[in-house]
Amino acid sequence: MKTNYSFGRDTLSAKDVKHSLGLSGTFALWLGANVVVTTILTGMLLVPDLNFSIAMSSVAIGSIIGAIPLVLVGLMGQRTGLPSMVLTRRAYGPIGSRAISLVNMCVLIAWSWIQALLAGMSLNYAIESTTGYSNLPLMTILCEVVVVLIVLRGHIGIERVERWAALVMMGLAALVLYQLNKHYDVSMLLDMPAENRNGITLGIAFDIVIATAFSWISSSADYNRNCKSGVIAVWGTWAGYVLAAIVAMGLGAVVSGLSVLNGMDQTYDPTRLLSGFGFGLPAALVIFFSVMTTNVMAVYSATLSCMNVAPSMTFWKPALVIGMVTVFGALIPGILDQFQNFLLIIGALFIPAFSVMVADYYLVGKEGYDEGLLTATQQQGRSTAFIAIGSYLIGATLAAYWTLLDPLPFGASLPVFIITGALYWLGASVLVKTPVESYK
Ligand SMILES: Nc1ccnc(=O)[nH]1
Repeated sequence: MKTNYSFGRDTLSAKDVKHSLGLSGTFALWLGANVVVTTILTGMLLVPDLNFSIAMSSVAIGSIIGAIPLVLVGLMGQRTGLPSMVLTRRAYGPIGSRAISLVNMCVLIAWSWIQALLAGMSLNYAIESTTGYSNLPLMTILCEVVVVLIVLRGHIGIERVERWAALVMMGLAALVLYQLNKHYDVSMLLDMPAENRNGITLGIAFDIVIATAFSWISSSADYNRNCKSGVIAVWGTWAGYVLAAIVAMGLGAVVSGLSVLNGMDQTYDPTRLLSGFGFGLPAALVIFFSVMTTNVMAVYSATLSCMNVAPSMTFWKPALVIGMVTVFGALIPGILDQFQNFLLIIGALFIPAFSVMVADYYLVGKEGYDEGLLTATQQQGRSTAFIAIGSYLIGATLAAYWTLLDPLPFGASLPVFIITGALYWLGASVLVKTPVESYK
């Protein structure tokens, strides 16, 4: 069959990893990832339910802590050269890993739908305000087609785009903040009273801030396996992620707070809000770029997840099929209304899943984390799959209980992460007697 060389030829194998990402590239990638309209929306949910300074403190503290597991899984990718979903094969075995990969693929596609729709709204606004022409479905499809074209070029294409797009976006975000501050008294936000609108308590706020960081874990090794060194993977990711969370959630919190102070409706469309202040165009562009940089990462990771389920696939085929699904799925009506529930559900699903994986590699042992994972039909290293799946189920149940039935004052994310990891570690240390070959 004819191979088209303009397509990326990314594989799951560590042998094909080129270590193309230096510190600035890694930083730009994670900044570009997390400065995105959905993270801005998360910031909007926090104010006015919480006082502005409390909201921003929970963003900073939650992101600094939440990024730690993200960094740890990214470092596993850098050290092994393997993508995130391949790494799950060690603790969960090949079948458990397939199940996780399918869920991950669906979640990434859902992110992409939500974000493509919001990007479409922004592009539509930008075009309508300059030319008068409006066509939301067309703009949504156009945005996602650009995303798919970038993804088809593989991780090298993504890394190239992220660098300049992250720069443009930060410039535009600074402009939007500058304009906001010029036209409104932003310091009034500090004295604004808290008011319950979205049912957000401090615990829930902390939870969704941490869940946002965790939501990236399932992709972190996919990109960080290309980092030049472990130090770059750790610091580039951590700094880029945390700065992005503060900028994006901060932007959302400011916009939401100002809209309340000025008696406007809170809306899910930040462009509409900002256009109420008279500068929707730069805001629309921030949103547009933010989605481009994030959706390429979501669609690329969904492709690698799919390849982990069916490893014989050539990269461009799942990329194209998933791309088409993300182009048209964005047109499903009503998806935005489910956003807050979606955040809580992925928190409950993913936090215990990756807690097990982090405990397995960093506490139980590095044995089995190698290229053999790609071909082994049985679990490599210790046979821990049943303990992994058991701990996961307990963790997910606790997460659901503490999220839906009996919310904890400090949120479910952290306790679930710690309890699940500890259960797995205990189980694997006590119950599994495989002789330990230390990995050095
Ligand atoms: N984990 C993610 C957070 C926000 N957007 C995404 O596409 N993915």
